[in-house]
Order: sequence, then structure tokens, then C-alpha cells
Amino acid sequence: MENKESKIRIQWFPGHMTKAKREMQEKMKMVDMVIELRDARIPNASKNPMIEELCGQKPHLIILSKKDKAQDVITKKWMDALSNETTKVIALDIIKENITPKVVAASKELMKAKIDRMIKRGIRPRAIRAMVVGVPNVGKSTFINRIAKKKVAVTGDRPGVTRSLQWSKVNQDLELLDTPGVLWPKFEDETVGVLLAITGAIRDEILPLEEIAAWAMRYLIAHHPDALVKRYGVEICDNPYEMLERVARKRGFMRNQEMDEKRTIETFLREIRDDKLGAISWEVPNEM
Ligand SMILES: Nc1nc2c(ncn2[C@@H]2O[C@H](COP(=O)(O)OP(=O)(O)OP(=O)(O)O)[C@@H](O)[C@H]2O)c(=O)[nH]1
Repeated sequence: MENKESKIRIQWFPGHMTKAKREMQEKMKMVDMVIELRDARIPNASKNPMIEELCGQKPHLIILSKKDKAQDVITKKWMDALSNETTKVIALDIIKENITPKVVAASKELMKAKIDRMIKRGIRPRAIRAMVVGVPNVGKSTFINRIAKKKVAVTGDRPGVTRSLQWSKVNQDLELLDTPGVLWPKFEDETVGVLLAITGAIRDEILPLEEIAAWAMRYLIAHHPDALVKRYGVEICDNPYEMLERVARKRGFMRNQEMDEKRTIETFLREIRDDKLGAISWEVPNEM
């Protein structure tokens, strides 16, 4: 575990974190609200540990992305668990859904009090300005590409700074900073690395795959035995390593009576990521 964690950390050594934090704090001054993406399958593991501190009092829209890969019932629980006065949560399939109306409506709702105050004072409200943030692989680029229509020049209180940033127009009510803020995941919790690996957010070669596969198998035995039976036609037992062997035998991944570990584990993890075992939520809010 220690070995794996230190390897994950390499991508985010303290210098990177400080830089990402400073950039986000700078950009935060230019926006009215923050749109944070998290993976709907792992809403806790795909969270940045400082996100609340970084958002401060700014309205915060959490988008649980990859909704199609998670279980609807559990995603709904997450939406309830994560919402509060300044935080609204929606879940989206960013690739297939018409996401623009949903994101605009949620942003306007979050900003309603401020917009109402401006109207009351006779000020015509300008478009809401937001920035997109999230840890790697949560769908930030896909989201911006799908929702942002054309580049716009934005004027602001600090022209020099504002002009150096690129903005995109979603519609007359919403503008986005063109580039997303990439944040680091939570390293302290060792399960986080495992979950990021299972969902494909971390490159395979930097992780002990056997441990990851065993962790995934243990979770599936406990929560989705039917999916294992359906996919692999194996009888369920409690031991994840024995289960991997059963999968290997069924699939013919054997060499001289021994399991071809590499092939079995790689196939198993690939099939999980490709949703071959169905939509699976790897974290459940009330179990955490
Ligand atoms: N099924 C599904 N796949 C998605 C969804 N959103 C994004 N993806 C996929 O997730 C992968 C990562 O998406 P990106 O947009 O590159 O994620 P990112 O957050 O910009 O990643 P980094 O550049 O690593 O920070 C891509 O293969 C996308 O096609 C979604 O809602 N559903």
C-alpha cells in the first residue's frame, strides 16, 4: 500500500499542489460560482480534500459525472448527502445527455438570491461566470467541449487579469472559464487510490494490480454476487483470490494448470471499466 501511494503522489508532489491551489484561488476571484465534477461511481474518492476551503462562500454546483456507469438509487443517495445551502448536486451522463439546460437551470437556481438582489437594486444582471474544477479523469474536458459554444471576451473589474483568461459562452445566462482547474485527489485515505484505479482514473502500470483486482472482487462478492455469476458463470465463495482463479478457469486463462494471473486480472479490470458487469457504484454514502 505504502509503495502504491507514494507512486500516486509522484504525479502530485507538493509543488504541483501549491501551484494548483494558487491558480484556483486566483481564478476564484473572477467567477461567481464553482462547478465541481466528481465521478458518480466514487463521489468521495474523486473529491479534492480542500474543495470546500477553496470554494469558500461561493455557490458550488457538484456534477456527478458518468451517471450511466453508476447505480441510480445510490447516486440519488449521494445527491441528498452532498447537498446543502450553498451546494447543489446534479448527476449527468455528459456524453449522451443534453446537459446544457440542466447545468444552466442548476446554476441559475444557485445564484438566484444574488440575481434577485441585483434586480431589486435596478441592476441588470450579467451572465453568471463559473469555473470547472475536478480531479483527473472526471470528465472536465468532455464537459466543457459539450457545453461551451463560442469564445467570448469578458470585461471585469481587473481588466489586465480578466482579459488574459479565455471565456466560453454557454448561453446568455452562463459563461465558463475555458480551461478547467485540475485538482489532486485525497491521498491520506488508502482506499482512494484503489477506487481511482478500479474506475480507470490512474494508469495501470503504477499500481499493484493484484491488490486492486482483489479489492474489486471482494466488493463485488459482497455487493454484486449476481453480476459475477451472470458474467462469469462461477459459483460464489468468500475468498477473492479463489474467485479470480474460478474466473480464470471458466475463461480458459490457465497455463500448465496454473492461473495466468496477468491475463486474468487485466481482463477482469477491463471488463469492470467497460461496464461488462453492469453499472456499479463503488462507494455508498451511508456506509462511509
Ligand atoms: N460513460 C461516460 N463516460 C464519460 C462521461 N464523462 C466523461 N467520460 C469519459 O471519461 C474519460 C475522461 O474524460 P475527460 O473529459 O478526459 O476527463 P478530464 O477530467 O478532463 O481528465 P484530465 O484531463 O485527466 O483531468 C473520457 O474517456 C470520457 O469520454 C460520462 O458522463 N459518461
